[in-house]
Amino acid sequence: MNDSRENHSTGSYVEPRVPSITGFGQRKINGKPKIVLNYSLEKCNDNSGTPKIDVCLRLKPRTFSIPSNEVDTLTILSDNTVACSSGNAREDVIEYMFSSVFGPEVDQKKFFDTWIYDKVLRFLNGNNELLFAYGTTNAGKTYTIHGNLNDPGIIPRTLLLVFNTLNNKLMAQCKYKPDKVIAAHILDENLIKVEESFRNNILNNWCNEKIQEGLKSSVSQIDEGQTIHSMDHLTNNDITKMFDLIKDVDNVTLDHGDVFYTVWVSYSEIYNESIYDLLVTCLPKQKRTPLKLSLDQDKNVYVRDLSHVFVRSAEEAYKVLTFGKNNLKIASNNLNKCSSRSHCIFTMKLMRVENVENPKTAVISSISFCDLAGSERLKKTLNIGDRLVESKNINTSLLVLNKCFSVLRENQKRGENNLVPYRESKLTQIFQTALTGCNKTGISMAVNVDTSPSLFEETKQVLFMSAIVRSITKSKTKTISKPRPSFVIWTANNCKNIDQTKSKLNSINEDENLDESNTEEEPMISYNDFEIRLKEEQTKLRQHLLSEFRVILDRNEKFYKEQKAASIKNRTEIYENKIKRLKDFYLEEIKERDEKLANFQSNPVSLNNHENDNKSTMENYEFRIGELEVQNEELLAELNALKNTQDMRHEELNAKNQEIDNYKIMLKEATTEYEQLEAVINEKNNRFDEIYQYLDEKDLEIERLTGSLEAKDNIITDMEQHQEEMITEAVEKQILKYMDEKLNTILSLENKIEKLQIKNNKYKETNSQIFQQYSTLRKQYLIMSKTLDEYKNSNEINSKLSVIFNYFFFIEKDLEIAKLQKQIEELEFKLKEVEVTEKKPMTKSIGILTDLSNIGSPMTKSTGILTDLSNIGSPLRYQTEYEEKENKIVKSESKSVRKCRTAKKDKKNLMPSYTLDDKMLDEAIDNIPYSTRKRKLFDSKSILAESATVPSDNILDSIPTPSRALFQISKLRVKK
Ligand SMILES: Nc1ncnc2c1ncn2[C@@H]1O[C@H](COP(=O)(O)OP(=O)(O)OP(=O)(O)O)[C@@H](O)[C@H]1O
Repeated sequence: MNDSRENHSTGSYVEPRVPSITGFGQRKINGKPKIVLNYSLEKCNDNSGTPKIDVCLRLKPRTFSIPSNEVDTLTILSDNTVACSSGNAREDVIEYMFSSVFGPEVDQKKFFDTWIYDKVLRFLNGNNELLFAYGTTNAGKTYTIHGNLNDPGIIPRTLLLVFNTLNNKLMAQCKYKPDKVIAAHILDENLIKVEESFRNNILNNWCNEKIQEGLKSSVSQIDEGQTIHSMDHLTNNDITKMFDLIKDVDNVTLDHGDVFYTVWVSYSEIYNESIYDLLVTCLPKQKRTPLKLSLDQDKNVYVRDLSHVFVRSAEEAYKVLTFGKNNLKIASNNLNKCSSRSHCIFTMKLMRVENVENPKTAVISSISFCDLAGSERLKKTLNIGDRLVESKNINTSLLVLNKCFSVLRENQKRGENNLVPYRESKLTQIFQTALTGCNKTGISMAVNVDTSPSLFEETKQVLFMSAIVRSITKSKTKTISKPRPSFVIWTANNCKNIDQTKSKLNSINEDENLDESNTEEEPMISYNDFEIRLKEEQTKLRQHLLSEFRVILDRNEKFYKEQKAASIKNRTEIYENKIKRLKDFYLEEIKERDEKLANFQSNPVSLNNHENDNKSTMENYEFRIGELEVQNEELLAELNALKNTQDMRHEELNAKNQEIDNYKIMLKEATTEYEQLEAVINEKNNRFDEIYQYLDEKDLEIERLTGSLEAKDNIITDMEQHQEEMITEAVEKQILKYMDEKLNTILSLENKIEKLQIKNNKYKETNSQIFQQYSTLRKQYLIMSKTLDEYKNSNEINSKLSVIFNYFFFIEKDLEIAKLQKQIEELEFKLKEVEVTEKKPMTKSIGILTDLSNIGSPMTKSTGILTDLSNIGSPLRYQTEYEEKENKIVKSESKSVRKCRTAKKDKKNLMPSYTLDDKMLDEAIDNIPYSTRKRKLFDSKSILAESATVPSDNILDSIPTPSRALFQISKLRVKK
C-alpha cells in the first residue's frame, strides 16, 4: 500500500528524495489529517513472527532543541506506538510501532532497567548481545550509550552490573584470553606479563594524565550534564562518584558451578570506512593503522589484531573506555557541538572457565555497544572539507546498513535468497555474523529521535528504517549450517601474539597488508587437519567473494538502471505537470482579463465608474505578474539546479557503469577460478554433510543411550525398594522366629519347673517318710530305754542279763542307725546331685531369661512372659525353700545322729579294753546250755526286743564289759 508514496518520502544521500516541488501538486488542500500508513503494524501482522531485532524508540527532551512555540513531530500513542506528523494539517500522519517507546521524561536508570537489564543477564549467561544506538545527528545516541556524570548511560550501568555479579568469581590473573570469535589462548608467564604491562600502560596513562591535568576537570568546570566524551575531563573521583550514583543496581547470582571468569574489553571505531583500534595510541602526526577484517574457521567475522584489555573492575573497564575516547573522532557541526564522526564499538568479552587449573572447556560471550554516527543532512550540518567527507562516509555506511535490513526483509517477505550487501561497508561487514544470526547474537536497536520539526524529514526516514528493521522476524526454518557449540577452542600461543602486543605497547603501527583469508592460527584441539581446512576455507572464501561480486554487480546494475528510468520518468512527469499547471494558470488569467476587457468595451459608463478600480486592479495584476515571473524564474532556476543534479547523477551513473564494467571483467576471471574450485567445494560440502550426518547419528545414539540409562536407573531404584522391603520382611521373620524359639524355651522351662516341683514334692515326701521312720526309731529307742530302766529297777540279775541283751540290742540298733545314716547320706548325696543337675539348667534358663530381657521393643511380648514367669515363683525359690527345709531336717537329724555317734564314741571310749570279738562272743554263747532261759534269750532276739527297754546314757556307764558279763555268767553257771 502506498509504496510510491513511501518511496518518495525515503530520500537519502544516494537515493535522493523527490524535490519539494513534487509535493506541490500532490498536496491535499482540504480535509483532515489521514493515517495513510501503519507500516510496522501492518508488516508485523503480515509476518506474524517474533521480531528478530528488538527495536525501541527514545525521544530526546524538547527543551534541548525545540523552541516552545513549535509542535513536536512525534506523539506517543501508547507504550509502543508513536504517530509522526510534520505538524502541518495537510500532511499525512504515520504510525510506527516499536517494542517499547521511551518518552523524553524517561531517565537513564529507567531506560537501563526496562530495556537493557535482561540483555546483560543473557550476556552473563553466555549469550552474545549487540546493541546499536541509531538516529539522526544530535538525537541522543551517545547520551544513551555513555550518558553523563549525573546520569550515566548504559555502558557504565552494564559494567557495574557485570562486575557486581561476578564479584568473587573473577580471576586475579589474565591467564586466559579470548581470541577471534570463539577461540581462546592460555597465556604463559611471558604473555601474562605483556598483557599486564599493556593494561597498566593504559591505566597508568590515565592516571598520569590526571596528574598532568592537575585535576583539570574541576578547573575546566565541565558541564556535568554534558555527554562524556573523553578522559580529559574526568578524574578518579568523578568516576567513583558516578559509580556511587548507580550502585543500587539489582545484582544477580549466577549458578554456573565451580567456574571462574575473566573480562576483557576492546574499543574500536569505523572512521571513513576504516577500522581503528582506539586503545592504541599513536605518536603525534603518525598515521593510524587501519585494522583488517578476518574470518575465523566458522566464517565468523572479527577484527584482526584488535586489542583486548584485561579488566578487574567496573572502574578499570570504564577508565579503559575513556582512554579510548581520547582517540575517538569527534567534531563540532551546526547541530551538535560534540558530534561523533565515526561509528564506535565498545565490546566486553566474558570468558567462563571451568576447572581453572587445567581447563578443558570455556564459554565466551560478548556484549557490544555500537554508537552509530548520526545520519546527516549536509544542508543542515553545513559541513565542508573533512567534515563533508566524514558525512558522506557516515551516510554511505548507514545507507548500506539500511539496504542490508531492507534486503533481509524482502528476502523474508518474498521467500527469496538475494545476497545481503554486508560487504559494501565496514559497519555491516563487522556485524555480518550477528546480522546473519550465525552465532545466535541478540540484536537490539535503540532509535533516538529529536522531535524538532526542523528535523522532521530525517526523523521520518529514521522511523521508516526502524519499521523495516522491526519487521524482520526470526526465521522459523532450520538453518543449513549447524551452529558451533558455545565452547571455545583453545589455540596455541605463538610469538605472533607477543609481537603484536609488544608492538601495541610501543605504539609502533605497521601496515600489515595481509590477505583476509590468510589469517588463521593453528588451533590445538579438534583441528589437527587445520592446513587442509585452511585451503578449503580459502577456496570457500573465494567462492563466496565471487558470488557476492556477481550478485552485487547485477543488483547495482539493475538498481541504477531502475533508478535512472524512474528518475527520468518522474522528472518528465513533474515538469510536464508543472508546465501544464503554469499554462493553465496563465490561460485562466488571460481569459479573466479578456473577459474584463470585453465587459469594459461593452459598458463604457462602468469604465468611467470603475476607471480608478481598474487602475488599481491593473496595478495588482502587474504586481502579480511580476511575482509570477519571479516565481517562474525561481522555478526555472530550481529546474536548472535539478537538471544539474540530474547531470551529476548521470555522471555518477556513468562512473558506476564504468565500475560495473571493471567488475564484470574481474568477474569473468573469477568465474573461471570459481568453476575449478566448485568441484573441490562440492566434495568438501559432501564431507561436511557426512560429518554432520555422523554427528546427528551420534546425537541420536546418545539420546537413545540416555533413555536406556534412565530406564535402567528406574529399574535399579525399583529393585532397591524391593530389596529394602525384603530385608524388612526377613528381619521381622527372624525376630518372630527368635521370639517363637524363646517362647518354646520358656515353655520347656515351665515344663521343667513343673517337673522339678513334682520331684521336689517327691523328695519332700521321701524326707517326711525318713523323718517318720526316724521318729518311730526314736520312739522305739525311748521305749527301749524305759524298759531297760524298769528291768534295772526290778531285778538286778535280770537287769544285768538285760544289759547283756541290751548290749547286743544296741549293737543291732547301732547297725540299724548306721544303715539309716547311710540312707540319709545317700539321700543327701542324691539331693546334692539333684541340686547340681537341676542347677545347671536353672542357670542356663536364667541366662536365656536375661538375654530375652535384653532384647528390644519387639520383645514386649516376652517381657510380658517374663513378668508372668517372675510371678510364677522361680524354680530357684522352690529350690531354696526345699534346701532350707532339708537343712532343717538334716540339722535335726544330725542332732540325733550326732547324739548316737557321740554315744557310740563314748561307748567305744568306755570299753576299749573289753572289746569282744564275734568269735569270743559266739564261744561264750555256745557255752550257755541250750536248755537254759538265757540261751533262749540269745536265740530269740525278737522276744528280747519286745521285752527290752532302751538303757539310758548314764546306765550304759555301769554296763559291764562283755568279758565281765561272760565271767559273771560263768560264775552264775558254776553256782547253779
Ligand atoms: N534523553 C536526553 N536527556 C538529556 N539530554 C539529552 C538526551 N538526549 C540527548 N541529550 C543531549 O543532547 C545533546 C546531543 O546528544 P548526543 O551527543 O548524544 O547526540 P548524538 O545522537 O550522539 O549526536 P551525533 O550523532 O552527532 O554524535 C547532548 O548534549 C546530550 O546531553
